[in-house]
Formats: sequence, structure tokens, C-alpha cells
Amino acid sequence: MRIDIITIFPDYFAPLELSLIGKARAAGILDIRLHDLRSWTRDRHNTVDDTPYGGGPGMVMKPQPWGEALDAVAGGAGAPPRLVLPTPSGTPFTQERAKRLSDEPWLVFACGRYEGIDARVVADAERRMPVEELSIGDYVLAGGESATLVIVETVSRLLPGVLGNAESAVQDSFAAGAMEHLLEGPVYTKPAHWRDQEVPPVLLSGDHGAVDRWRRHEALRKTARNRPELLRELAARRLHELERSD
Ligand SMILES: O=C(OCc1ccccc1)c1cn[nH]c1
Repeated sequence: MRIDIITIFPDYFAPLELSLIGKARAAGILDIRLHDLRSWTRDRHNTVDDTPYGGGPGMVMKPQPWGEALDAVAGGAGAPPRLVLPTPSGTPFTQERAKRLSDEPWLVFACGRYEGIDARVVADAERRMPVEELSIGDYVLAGGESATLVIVETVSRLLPGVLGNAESAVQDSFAAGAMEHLLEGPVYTKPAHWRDQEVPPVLLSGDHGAVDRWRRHEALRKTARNRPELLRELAARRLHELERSD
């Protein structure tokens, strides 16, 4: 997968040199390229923002640098990339959407700042590539860089060869299967006895059926406590399946 990131803070993405993603880049699984938006400014001060039409607080990112940056980065011949634009006003980013993005051959991330990017940039981009405005949560960051790191990490770990079999992506909370859409319960490793706490004996019993039942019970307890709305959705899905099979 090729990933291009356009930002006024390229140094923000130094962490993508590290660990799993750094190794995947070295192995050629991931081709991540950083671009400084200011390379496409025309004035002496490399200005990327200006006051909002219609008044109001803050600044808006100017269309011209973005338009030319996207022409340069995403304008080549051949199939266009999918443009991902992290923003509080985007559609929710979920594990499901990460899986779909992990099937894309080429993603371009536009890191917005201030009050956002002039809306004509997205409208202009939509004429030649699919555009996805994504929110990683209901809060406001100073810019799209942190959100881009989150999305890139979530998507990259789903690519074949990025995770060693040690960090298997199979047991993710939101993965499909019997524990689908439930939160992960508690996990334990050696030593069996630590600071007067024991590991739950069932986990040492070797009875895999009992272990699976215990894990499902703990996952349900955790979900009921931290995300009760997920249980409602799960019940509705199960009810729908039962009615369909009647
Ligand atoms: O703050 C975010 O993105 C940065 C951003 C982009 C455009 C204008 C303001 C801020 C964000 C929050 N959840 N998901 C994304």
C-alpha cells in the first residue's frame, strides 16, 4: 500500500519510522511519503491560512496550496488514490472502515488545521478521486495529524505481513466471530502469582471449553459495564438472525 500524507508538520510523523510500521516500510509492504503543504505556497511567508468569509473566530486553510498539493501528489496518470480527510465533522472511523481502507492500493491523507480547509478543496478533489471525511471521535484536535497517525496505524496493522503472528489481529475486540462487537476481557501472563493476586484458575486448567466460556462471560461483563449500547445492538442482531431463521 502507498500512503501519502500532506501536512504543515511533517516531523509529526516521525513515529511512522518506528516499530511495526517502520519494519513494514523497510520490507516494502508500506510506501509512506510525507509532503509539506508549504511547498505549494507562493508567497514569501508560505501562508496556508486566512480569515473565514462570513466572519467568525479562527482561520481557514486556503484552497490554492491544497489544490496544487493534491494535483502534484494525487494527480498522476493511472487509478486515482482515495483521499482521507480527518475532521470532527467526518463519518465515524471504525474497525470495519479500517478493514475496507486496508484493501485500497493508495491512500492520501490531508491533515487539516485551524477551523478546517476551504470546502472547495474537497469539492474539487471529488471530481477526480473518492474522498472520505473521517472522524476518530467526538472531540476537537488542533489538527488532523494525530488522527492520521491513528488511522494509518489501525489500517497498516491489518495488512498481510505487518503484524508478526505474535500480535495476531484476529483477537481484536471488534473482530468478527463469536466475540464480535464485545470488548476484550482481562488478559494474564506469567507469573501465576503476583503481589498477592492469582491468575483465574480456569485459565490454568487446560480446559479450553471452560476457558472460552469464561472469556465470553468476562467480555460480556466488560461490555455491559463500559459499552452497554453495544449489547443492545448485539441483542438486536441476534434477534434479527433468529427471526430470519424462523
Ligand atoms: O480534530 C480532528 O481533526 C483535526 C481537524 C481537522 C479540521 C478542522 C479541525 C480539526 C478530529 C477529531 N476527531 N476526528 C478528527
